[in-house]
Amino acid sequence: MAESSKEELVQLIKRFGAYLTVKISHLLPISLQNLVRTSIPFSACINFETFLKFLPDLDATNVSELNAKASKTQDSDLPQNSRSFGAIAGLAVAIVFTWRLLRSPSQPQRRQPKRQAGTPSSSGVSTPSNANLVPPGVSPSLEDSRAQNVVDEFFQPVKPTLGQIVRQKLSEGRKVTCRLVGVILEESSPEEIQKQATVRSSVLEVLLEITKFCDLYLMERVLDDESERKVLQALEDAGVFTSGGLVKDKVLFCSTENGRTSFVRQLEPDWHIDSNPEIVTQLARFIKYQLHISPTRPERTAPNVFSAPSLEQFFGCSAVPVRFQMETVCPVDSQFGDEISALLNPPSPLQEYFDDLISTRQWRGIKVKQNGEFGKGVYADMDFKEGELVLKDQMLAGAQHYSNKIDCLVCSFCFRFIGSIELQIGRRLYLQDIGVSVNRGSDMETFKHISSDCYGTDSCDEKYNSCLKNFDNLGNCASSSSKEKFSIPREVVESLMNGELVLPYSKEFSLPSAVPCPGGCGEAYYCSKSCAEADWDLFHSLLCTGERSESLCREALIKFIQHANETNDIFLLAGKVISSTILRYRKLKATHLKEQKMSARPNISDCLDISLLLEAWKPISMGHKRRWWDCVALPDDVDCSDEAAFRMEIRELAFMSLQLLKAAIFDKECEPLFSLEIYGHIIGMFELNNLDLVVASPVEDYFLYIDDLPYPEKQEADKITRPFLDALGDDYSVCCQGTAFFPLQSCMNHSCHPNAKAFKREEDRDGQAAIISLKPICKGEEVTISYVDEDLPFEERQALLADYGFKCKCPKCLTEEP
Ligand SMILES: C[S@@+](CC[C@H](N)C(=O)[O-])C[C@H]1O[C@@H](n2cnc3c(N)ncnc32)[C@H](O)[C@@H]1O
Repeated sequence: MAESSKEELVQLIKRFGAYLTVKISHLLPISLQNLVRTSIPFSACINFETFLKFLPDLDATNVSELNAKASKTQDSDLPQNSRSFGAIAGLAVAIVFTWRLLRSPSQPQRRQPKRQAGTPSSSGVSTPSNANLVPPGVSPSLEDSRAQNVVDEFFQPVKPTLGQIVRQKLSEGRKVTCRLVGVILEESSPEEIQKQATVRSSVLEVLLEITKFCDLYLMERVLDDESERKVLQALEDAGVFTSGGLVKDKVLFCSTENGRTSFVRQLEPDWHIDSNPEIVTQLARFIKYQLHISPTRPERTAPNVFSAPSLEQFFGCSAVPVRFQMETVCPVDSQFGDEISALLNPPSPLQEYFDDLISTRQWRGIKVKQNGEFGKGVYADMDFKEGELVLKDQMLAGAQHYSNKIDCLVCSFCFRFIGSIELQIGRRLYLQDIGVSVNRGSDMETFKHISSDCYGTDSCDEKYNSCLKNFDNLGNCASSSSKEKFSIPREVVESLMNGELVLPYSKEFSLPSAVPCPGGCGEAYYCSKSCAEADWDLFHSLLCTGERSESLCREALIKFIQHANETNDIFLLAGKVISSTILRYRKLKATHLKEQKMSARPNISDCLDISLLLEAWKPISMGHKRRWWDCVALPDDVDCSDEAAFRMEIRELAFMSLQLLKAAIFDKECEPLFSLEIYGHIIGMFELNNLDLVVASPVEDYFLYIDDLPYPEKQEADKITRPFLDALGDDYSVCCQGTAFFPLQSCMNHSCHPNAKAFKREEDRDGQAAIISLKPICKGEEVTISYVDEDLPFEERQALLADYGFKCKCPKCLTEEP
């Protein structure tokens, strides 16, 4: 690719960053206010209120009282791994680049909440130094250029013709119906047509392209026969009939607007194009896609309704920037059309799959059944009392948000907190220290003094007592203001991380030791060997950037991860789904080959075996899906006239991510998985089904525990812990946040008056989804949850639910509908 187009591409990615659509959790306003994901919110019993109450008390603490004899600390019994400075240093180094990417001054907000007004719509995404991302033992420059070559190979953009663009934009739809007034004709009402009819010259090119491969019907309400004649004459004069694509019989006339609706419903097109908002709204439930032509930006009424100021602008012929006419065409899509449709068609019978899933998980109490109206639904298979656990669902694929990785260290497979309280606090402070320029004043000197004492002694008790002595001296500065951020000297932070400094009572909150990734990437850590192995087998072996990675090209993989981190980390989850499908396919194939050998049948070849691929893909095929760029809601800061460009941009963004993934983990036998159609549907599936992944932080419990201690233990412990609490700041214990697809929970339909909700109880300390009944549920009743905050006013709820592609008609909505 020429240098200038590369630069253009980079600029393009930078702009994409600003467009990423997100949903914000309404239910965890404190901890999740920066959570920007496309998922149904999760409630959690995280006691923020208690802590908020407790903060002012801390401010008021008279530090001079903190002179009582310190209680004896718990002897350190930290697990070996968290004590290993080497491992911790490696972990810290691995995460340093994360911090840099996130917190460097040039780093803009990567995503914006979907419905947050006034957020900046565009800012440049800085491209970080690749050196930070190159695995150990690899020369950064050489590896980087090799990776660039691999990536460049996939970026030979083909300039598509207008026909290709039109076809792609119409999502390969074959039947199109279109109104004439306000779309094809200059005239804007049937009354005007009585006087004259003129075809808009700018629309002709697109119109003729549509007629080339679509069955096009034009229609209009006319007031008399003369109008009909004028319209046909105008179309003839414009050459619409001479191209051979359109015949006069396909221009339909009616005398009422309802007549047009009937035409459309009878013809059942893939697309209907109209300029009347009422008709568009009426048809939204019946027609797959509609394009509403409106000079002003209309409210989006449904996700299957697009809008543009003109037909030609929708296809990027005039208003859409020239670069979108250079849209890349994904060759896999055209090569594997049949395989892709097979993958996107949910296999039947659905029920058998879900019955098996429920029984293998030894769960009882629910059933997944086809719900006539809304697809699948979850039904109670026993009576539930109020507040009972209805379902505990293990995710099919989930990921911690990239931005959350600096706040907490969790198992990359089950998302439990790992290491120790000290490691969680120390790591956070360490990263904070690297990323934030702290005003190091005299406090720093005092801390230095403390740390040298702490380091200078051998016994833990001695260290602890020595620290206490010095923390006594710190009393005044530690309590001066809760708002002020305190810096803790690096040595103290390191001693927290390497287990040399043990905080009082932390033993009460012991966490599993951090097991590093067996592939040597230094990025993934686990709570146990079994989690490490399970992750390796199911996802990570192909996505690991370490030396033992089984990916095709580690450099391309690093680029894929980097691109996702800079744009939208949902791509990492899509990568996980593709990786797990490939790994499942390989296992199925190996079993198949083994069986063949035993039965002495001829060997199956190395080429794609679609039945095995369908089997491997089955868990994903069950999820309700639509294409990401079609179903994602238009962010508020994107003007309606830019909708077509916006949708094309995110499609391009996904295409770029897919090419990077393809360069990294391509498998010829699973080639259809690398089609943009599949990639778009995977991300669309996340958009429509995912649940917030939330795991409460033990650091919060720890500080609450200290606060609840009786006198004088509380004051003594406070002396040690307070500086850390102050240094951590207001968001001292951020929970693990991410997004995940859950196979059973994702079958639950929405109600604004639900009988269940996703709710993390005190004991739910991993990434599994927990669904609790909100009222008694009888056997046979449908289990519903609310996808949005059900206390919002009717209009706001409906607007949010439009993102999920439906208008809610629950009893509450029917009562509240104006
Ligand atoms: C998380 S899925 C729920 C399971 C889904 N019915 C299925 O077949 O997989 C969300 C999708 O279900 C449909 N849906 C859920 N609740 C609905 C409701 N109250 N009214 C209409 N459609 C609903 C919508 O298509 C929505 O995008």
